[in-house]
Amino acid sequence: MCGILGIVGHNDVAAQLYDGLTVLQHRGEDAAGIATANGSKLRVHKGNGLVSEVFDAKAMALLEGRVGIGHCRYPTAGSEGSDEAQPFYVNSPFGIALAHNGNLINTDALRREVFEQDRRNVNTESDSEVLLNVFAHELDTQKALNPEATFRAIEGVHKRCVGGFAVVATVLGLGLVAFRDPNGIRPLVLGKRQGNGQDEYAVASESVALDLLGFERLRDVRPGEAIVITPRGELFTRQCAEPRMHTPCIFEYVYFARPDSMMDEVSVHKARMRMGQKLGEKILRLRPDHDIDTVIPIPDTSRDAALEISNVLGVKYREGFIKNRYVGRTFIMPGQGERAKSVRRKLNPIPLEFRNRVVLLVDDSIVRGTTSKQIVQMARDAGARKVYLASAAPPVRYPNVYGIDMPSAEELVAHDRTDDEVQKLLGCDWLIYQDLSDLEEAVSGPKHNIEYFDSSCFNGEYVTGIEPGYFERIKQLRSDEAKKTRRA
Ligand SMILES: O=P(O)(O)OC[C@H]1O[C@H](OP(=O)(O)OP(=O)(O)O)[C@H](O)[C@@H]1O
Ligand SMILES: NC(=O)CC[C@H](N)C(=O)O
Ligand SMILES: [Mg+2]
Repeated sequence: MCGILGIVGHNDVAAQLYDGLTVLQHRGEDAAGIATANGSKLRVHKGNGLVSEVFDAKAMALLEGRVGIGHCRYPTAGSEGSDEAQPFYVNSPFGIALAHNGNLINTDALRREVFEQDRRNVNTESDSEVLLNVFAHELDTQKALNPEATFRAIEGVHKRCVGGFAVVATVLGLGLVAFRDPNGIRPLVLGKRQGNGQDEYAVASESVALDLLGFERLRDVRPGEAIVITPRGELFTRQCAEPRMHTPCIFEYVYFARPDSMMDEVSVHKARMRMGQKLGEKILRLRPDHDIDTVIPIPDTSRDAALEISNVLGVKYREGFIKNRYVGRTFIMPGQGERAKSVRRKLNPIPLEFRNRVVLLVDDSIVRGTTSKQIVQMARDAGARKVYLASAAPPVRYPNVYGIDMPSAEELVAHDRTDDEVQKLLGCDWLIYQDLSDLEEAVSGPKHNIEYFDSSCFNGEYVTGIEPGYFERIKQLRSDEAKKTRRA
């Protein structure tokens, strides 16, 4: 679930892109990059690591220009190598750099098409490089370089690319370009501010980046909409794909996004609180005479939900696990070995919050079960009398193909298992999951801001349709086993 950011300012934007990427860091910790456009020069600096590791003063000084884009990566296609860090660059037509959050599901066919029909070379296994080459080809077929021609090119991209995608690009001689997939699966938000008497704009995966940089959040980019912003601060927008059902990814609200972001007019923080309320009510319905002494969150993401569960149950909320802030998010790490080791390094119990108590541990989601299995054991070792586990999301049973790296159903602890079987596997005394209808209501909120969701990892329904054999193929390419073999 990468983070993307694009800015058009009245002076150099690299430092602001850097700052913005630091608050999108939770969306991808594997690689980072920035591209800036300055007159006839497009400069790109990228590499593996956190934003703070990839850039030094020398690299920043070279990133001149008032138009720029940034990216932090969590791979869902290709490898974790530095050659697949983003933004990607092509020199023709004009010089384009592009950064992408999401995942294309027709990459193989597109790759062939790009080579055979468009006569373009894609040098990596990245779907994003394929997407860039499709855009470049479509722009090349236009007679002029202006917003109108760019929108026609993006119409062409929508006709060819299938999947989840939010994109920022900079085209030399044009400015900043941004667009979102026709179902609005991946998020993208637009902001504006004044700088030196000029309108300045930014587009970002999450509104928290706009807040930090002093941009006012104008609105979300609409599904299928495209935006062009010239270096002078002129904004052009156009619907470039047939309207389809708007189905934002529900997992953004469960886990990916920061709680201080607004996405598609929904506060992530409030959505998580409502998840907690609903789950608390379900616990009371199923066990009105429960014996829970304490509610304990599994930090970080489950805190909002856990606090509300404790309020609904009328039971104490306690921080029982201390998180080592120098260890990254485990779920977005590329390999299972690394993920498993990191949980213990990351979380350590405070024994007095467990000794002789019946504890309800709360997590936002249980995906591979890596975290919860170890946490349950840690709670027992710390002296808990009974360990219950609540998940603010329903069982994750199906692969995600739109930008979350869950390619193989067999790796999901709840795939093909009953709740009882999962409970046994995780070793807890009671396991309780949120119902999907409750989760969807919790995110949609009292104003019903979102009607439909991409909830595919919970219900196996894929809004774009999936070609036969696709799941088998991504499993072969991207399962933990396949990644291990590739690295060896
Ligand atoms: O069942 P699993 O495969 O372990 O995946 C789910 C866990 O991973 C995530 O935590 P993560 O450590 O990535 O980030 P967080 O600190 O934001 O909670 C998520 O919040 C769950 O705790
Ligand atoms: N998580 C993402 O958005 C990934 C973007 C792209 N598919 C990549 O692997 O680089
Ligand atoms: Mg977590």
